[in-house]
Amino acid sequence: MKIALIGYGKMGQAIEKIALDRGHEIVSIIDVSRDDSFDDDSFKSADVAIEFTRPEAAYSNYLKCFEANIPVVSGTTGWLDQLPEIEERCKNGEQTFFYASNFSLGVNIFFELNKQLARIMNKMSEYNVSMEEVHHTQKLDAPSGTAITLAEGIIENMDAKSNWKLYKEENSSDIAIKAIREGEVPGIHTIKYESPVDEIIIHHSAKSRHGFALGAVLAAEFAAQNKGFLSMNDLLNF
Ligand SMILES: NC(=O)C1=CN([C@@H]2O[C@H](COP(=O)(O)OP(=O)(O)OC[C@H]3O[C@@H](n4cnc5c(N)ncnc54)[C@H](OP(=O)(O)O)[C@@H]3O)[C@@H](O)[C@H]2O)C=CC1
Ligand SMILES: O=C(O)C1=N[C@H](C(=O)O)C[C@H](O)C1
Repeated sequence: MKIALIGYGKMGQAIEKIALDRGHEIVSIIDVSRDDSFDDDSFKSADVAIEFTRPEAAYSNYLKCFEANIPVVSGTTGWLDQLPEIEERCKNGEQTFFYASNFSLGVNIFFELNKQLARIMNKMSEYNVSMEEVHHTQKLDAPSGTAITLAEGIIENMDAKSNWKLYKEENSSDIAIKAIREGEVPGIHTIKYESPVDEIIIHHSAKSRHGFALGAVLAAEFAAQNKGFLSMNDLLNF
């Protein structure tokens, strides 16, 4: 499969290694620090583009892929205000777009566990739910895309919760998400239910970026064969 990489930072480089190991070809690398462009024939020859850049760059990159009719796998977080427009462009399989706030298999299992726990806790009014995410200091967005997906999973399943917010103070009816930036942490997400007598905690910690990058390449293989707006639920059949 011919892959175009858009963004050649920490994730772009991790994805390149795994894609090559799986027998794919990288035909174009578009990044601030490189000369390849969306106008090149090499970019237009790609079967799929994988985009990991920064929140404010992502949407216009997706449109450039759509102009060339190239399916996009998107890992960039922090741009979701524009998601409805992308979904619209994918109606009737006109364009193909695969988005995940987190491509790792472990986190996607954790997403399901989170929803199941929220369903159980729905009737347990003595417990208050809160969340913490920890990432490396270069991360631009807060809270993480993964934390937002986790909060949405709780909101879907708990009648008492309808919003999330970045943690500032205790005693809010919203789900408070504390975002911590330290060192080189690849990504840690923790959900805590606390009552006056105990705590229930579920926790996912990534040991490296390998799981995110492998999931993105698997998603690219899937997006090259399927049409429309795609997600990890389509890939994993959860
Ligand atoms: N969904 C998932 O599983 C995961 C998502 N992410 C998300 O992916 C994104 C990228 O993460 P990461 O690789 O760690 O970030 P990095 O900063 O390491 O890499 C991003 C790269 O994109 C480049 N870039 C910036 N603007 C553009 C543009 N307009 N076109 C092309 N390239 C551009 C940057 O250049 P420069 O440095 O010069 O700006 C940089 O080289 C983040 O939003 C992060 O949250 C990360 C891990 C997993
Ligand atoms: O920026 C990162 O590094 C990560 N971003 C994603 C997010 O915002 O959830 C996924 C992962 O946690 C790493």
